[in-house]
Amino acid sequence: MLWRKLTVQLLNSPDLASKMACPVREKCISDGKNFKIVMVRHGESEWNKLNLFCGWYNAELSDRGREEAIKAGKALKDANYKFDLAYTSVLKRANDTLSGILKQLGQEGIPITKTWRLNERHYGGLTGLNKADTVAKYGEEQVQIWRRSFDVPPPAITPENQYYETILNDPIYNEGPPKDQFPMFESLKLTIERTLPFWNETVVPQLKAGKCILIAAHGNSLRGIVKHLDQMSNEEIMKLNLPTGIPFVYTLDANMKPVPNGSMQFLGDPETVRKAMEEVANQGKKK
Ligand SMILES: O=C(O)[C@@H](COP(=O)(O)O)OP(=O)(O)O
Repeated sequence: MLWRKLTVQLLNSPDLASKMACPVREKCISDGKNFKIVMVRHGESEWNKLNLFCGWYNAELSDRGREEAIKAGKALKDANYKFDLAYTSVLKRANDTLSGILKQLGQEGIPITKTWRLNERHYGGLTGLNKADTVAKYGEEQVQIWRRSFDVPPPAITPENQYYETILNDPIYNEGPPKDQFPMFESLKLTIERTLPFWNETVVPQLKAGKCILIAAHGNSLRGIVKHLDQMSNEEIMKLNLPTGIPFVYTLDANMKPVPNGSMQFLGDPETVRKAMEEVANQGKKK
């Protein structure tokens, strides 16, 4: 479908970017036929700033990340969004982005559900490594496969990794996943396998009940949801890099499929969105 192609071609085409990234100036309300949902990748984290593979490590937002959250909140306020509830991962960078946005909106009191199912994909043995150094060691092609392929996982994290114990014993994982199912690595496919049940069993019923929902999550957990919604192929999803801190809106029909032009409408100016996507793609290139 054309709109699906537009999504994956966006990076290389400022014209397409301007079509897709037009600001949405309407309230997030269900008209009984269509349903809107807003999603946002967290603002820049300290580890994004240092260009480190982060995954399930609980990195803080950087100053720029906090500013991105404020800007996202202002954009949603300008567009008159009033949320009923929000979902986020158990990771601080997504939680703090959500808080920053809701503060700007004056909507801090809405119910917030945190779940590990919206976490970033587990980057396994790459956790803590510098992305550009990893390119220098293994080559751009291999790093691109680890970062963007659908079903090739990174190597497993082992006790030798300095973040192994910190992640495994982090109290944020007390509520799940169970220790015997705790991931040691995740491909995008594996990430989707634990994110989609949450989408289908928790998010979709609330959407259908007419709730206005905000999800603050991560580059790859959101890529999984986008792949599902836009029915993107395993090849198409490889080209999608989500920018930090720029909210995007989906307008879905009764079957939870995007209506025409209802796919990934960014609340940001097209050139900023294009540059921010390019910046993420470039993290996997040589220094
Ligand atoms: O884990 C990480 O390093 C980044 C994504 O990295 P890439 O897949 O873009 O390399 O996750 P996020 O910052 O969204 O939590």
